[in-house]
Amino acid sequence: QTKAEAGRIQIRAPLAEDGRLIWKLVADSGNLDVNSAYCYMMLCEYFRDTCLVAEEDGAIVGFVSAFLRPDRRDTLFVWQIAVAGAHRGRGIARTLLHKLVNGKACRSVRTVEATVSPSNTASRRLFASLAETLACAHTVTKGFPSSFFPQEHSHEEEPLIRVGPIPARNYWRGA
Ligand SMILES: CC(=O)NCC[C@H](N)C(=O)O
Repeated sequence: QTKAEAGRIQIRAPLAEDGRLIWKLVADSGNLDVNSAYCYMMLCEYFRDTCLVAEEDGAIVGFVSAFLRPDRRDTLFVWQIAVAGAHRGRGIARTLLHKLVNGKACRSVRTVEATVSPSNTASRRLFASLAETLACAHTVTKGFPSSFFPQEHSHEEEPLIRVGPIPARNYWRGA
């Protein structure tokens, strides 16, 4: 990734009015479950501290949604990571994920979880790389099997990926 390329991408917290553009980004991505535009507005409004958008020249080219598990505040569940097709391979997903995990909202986080289908190889690699960067384990367990999804709309299995426990030296170091 050249400096110029890196320079053009801006990362920011999302706003409710970004919801419809995020909805379009996910719909166009082709490898994620498209939630309602309303769902993306809700994420941008009520889960803003653990969501980020990546912009280039004013256009949204990437998005990550996540939340701190209500039952385990030391665990961040990453719901979706989406990058526009034309912008893949520039490290945008990695930048979004690392900025999120290193952000103030995640200072209590010791484990990062996500479900990623086997065909989403880029996302599988992304979480393996996060485990390497954070010098911690990376496990894959059952998650949501295909049988949990409606027969009318078959869906790949969604194995649960767990990165952690994050060693103390790699905890949040922000201001
Ligand atoms: C990390 C990630 O993008 N997971 C996707 C889960 C699921 N298939 C969805 O698209 O929400």
